Amino acid sequence: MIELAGVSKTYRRGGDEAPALYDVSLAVARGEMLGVVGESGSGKSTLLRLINHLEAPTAGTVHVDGEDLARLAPRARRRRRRRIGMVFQQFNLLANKTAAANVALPLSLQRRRDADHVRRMLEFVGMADHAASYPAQLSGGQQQRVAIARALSTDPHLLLCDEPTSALDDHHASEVMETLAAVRRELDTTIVLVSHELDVIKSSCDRAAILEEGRLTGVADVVAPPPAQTFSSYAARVRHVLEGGSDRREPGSREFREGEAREEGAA
Ligand SMILES: Nc1ncnc2c1ncn2[C@@H]1O[C@H](COP(=O)(O)OP(=O)(O)OP(=O)(O)O)[C@@H](O)[C@H]1O
Repeated sequence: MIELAGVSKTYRRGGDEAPALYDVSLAVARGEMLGVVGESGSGKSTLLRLINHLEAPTAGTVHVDGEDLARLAPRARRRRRRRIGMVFQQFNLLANKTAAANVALPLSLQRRRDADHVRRMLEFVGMADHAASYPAQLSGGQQQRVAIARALSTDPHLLLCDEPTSALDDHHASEVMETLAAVRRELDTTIVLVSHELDVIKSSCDRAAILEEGRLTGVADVVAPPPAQTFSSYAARVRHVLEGGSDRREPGSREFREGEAREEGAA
């Protein structure tokens, strides 16, 4: 699906050079959800921009579905790029357009109108009831789900997500991750997800590429967390935690939501 071979990227501005990636080789399978983790400045966003060819590699090749976008004519490259959806940290919705109009925007850029499809996409992300709302009337998590519907409107086979949960609190972040997991599961979309938050990667990704100062220093398999323990009483849970057990519940899991609901109910 995606194959990077010996990819390096150096940004050049005037006489200055800023190296961002060195000799990265990585393959992503169709239908996979790959996380990309790394500290600020490690090259994560650059890697995403190389995959949809918003940036050209300085060395090496990037193939998507067997095609090297660098070798395509600009028009063909733009056409291929439309089949790659993008989701950003700050949602990037147009403030003066409703949720439905935002979702319809990529279609209208292709001179297409398909109100049914727009409605289906909003339904898919659980935002059909908010079709007529403006971004300022929605929570951050709701805005991000509209942004996911917008990215899906052109039926992309690949979704690139750049820190999609970083502007959200834990609750909304887990909703967005559940939405992305459903996209992968039900629409069979390959997803590359950049995040510096390991919990986010762990909640849904199959593997994670680790970037450090522009170098790929490892690829980790994500191991599904063990099922959360349930306790017959509050005292049993306290004893478990104080006697060395873990009280972690993974965001996005059923146990996490049930735990939140229990705690809200108890408050
Ligand atoms: N357009 C650009 N021009 C010049 N240098 C750039 C440009 N974009 C990124 N860089 C530099 O390339 C390096 C990698 O940046 P990149 O944005 O890919 O990292 P990142 O891991 O996504 O960081 P962050 O988590 O802070 O977004 C950094 O040193 C950055 O300053």
